[in-house]
Amino acid sequence: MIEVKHLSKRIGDVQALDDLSFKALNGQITGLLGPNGAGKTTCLRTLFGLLQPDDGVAEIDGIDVRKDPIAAKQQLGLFPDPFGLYERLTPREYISYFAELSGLSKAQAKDATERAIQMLKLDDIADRRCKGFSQGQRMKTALAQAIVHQPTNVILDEPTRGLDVMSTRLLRSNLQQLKEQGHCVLFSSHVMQEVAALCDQVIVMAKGKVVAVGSPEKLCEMAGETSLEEAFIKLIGSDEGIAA
Ligand SMILES: Nc1ncnc2c1ncn2[C@@H]1O[C@H](COP(=O)(O)OP(=O)(O)OP(=O)(O)O)[C@@H](O)[C@H]1O
Repeated sequence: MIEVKHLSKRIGDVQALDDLSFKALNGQITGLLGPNGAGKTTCLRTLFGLLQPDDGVAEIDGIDVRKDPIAAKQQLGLFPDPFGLYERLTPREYISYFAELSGLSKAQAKDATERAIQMLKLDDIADRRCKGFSQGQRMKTALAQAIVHQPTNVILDEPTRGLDVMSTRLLRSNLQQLKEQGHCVLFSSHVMQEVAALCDQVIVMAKGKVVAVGSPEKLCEMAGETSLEEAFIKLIGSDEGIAA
């Protein structure tokens, strides 16, 4: 489970997070939905311990990220930009490298890597260098790296950005699989269709604050609209920075 409580973060002149609180539960896909500049990336970076909040607490399975970053990160997988893989490594080398970075021994990392390769059906490309990989192959390698240490929680910042339709579909089905296995999946997006298709719970954010929380259906009901896009615009009071 991921929980943020009263998070605030000022960056320069901007109040990027403003008393932000929400929970993302295990066995659910939670979407952080907000227009450009809403604070989604800042929130996810804070959860991963890459940014220190000015105020408030970020917890992974009840562990305060600021107080015990190593223990928190052991229960957290971060989906990296699939376009930034190390080209000279094979997926097996790449995944195993991150498994060891997460604290596993060499032998444990080897087993964990094999398990991730099986889960994401990477066998046929596991020993080829990443250079020249298709988008789908990159995406699967990146996701395998995020889950190799079997974290309860996985966070993804705009995971489908730049992916083609096939890779996007593949990623969606992988996220569904993680949910079915009981993981807590939290991802940021401003793509309405994606959020409507995937999420059990949507946290609508604007200007660093939570504006509304609920299932896509519930948000439509709250706003008195039939489409999530219309509901979202009504809830945040603007249509700036939204993708359909
Ligand atoms: N390093 C930085 N320097 C200056 N301002 C920043 C920095 N990082 C974030 N901000 C500001 O903080 C606010 C929140 O940014 P953030 O990237 O978290 O939004 P976002 O919801 O992820 O947006 P997007 O959908 O466009 O990626 C924005 O106004 C942004 O300009």
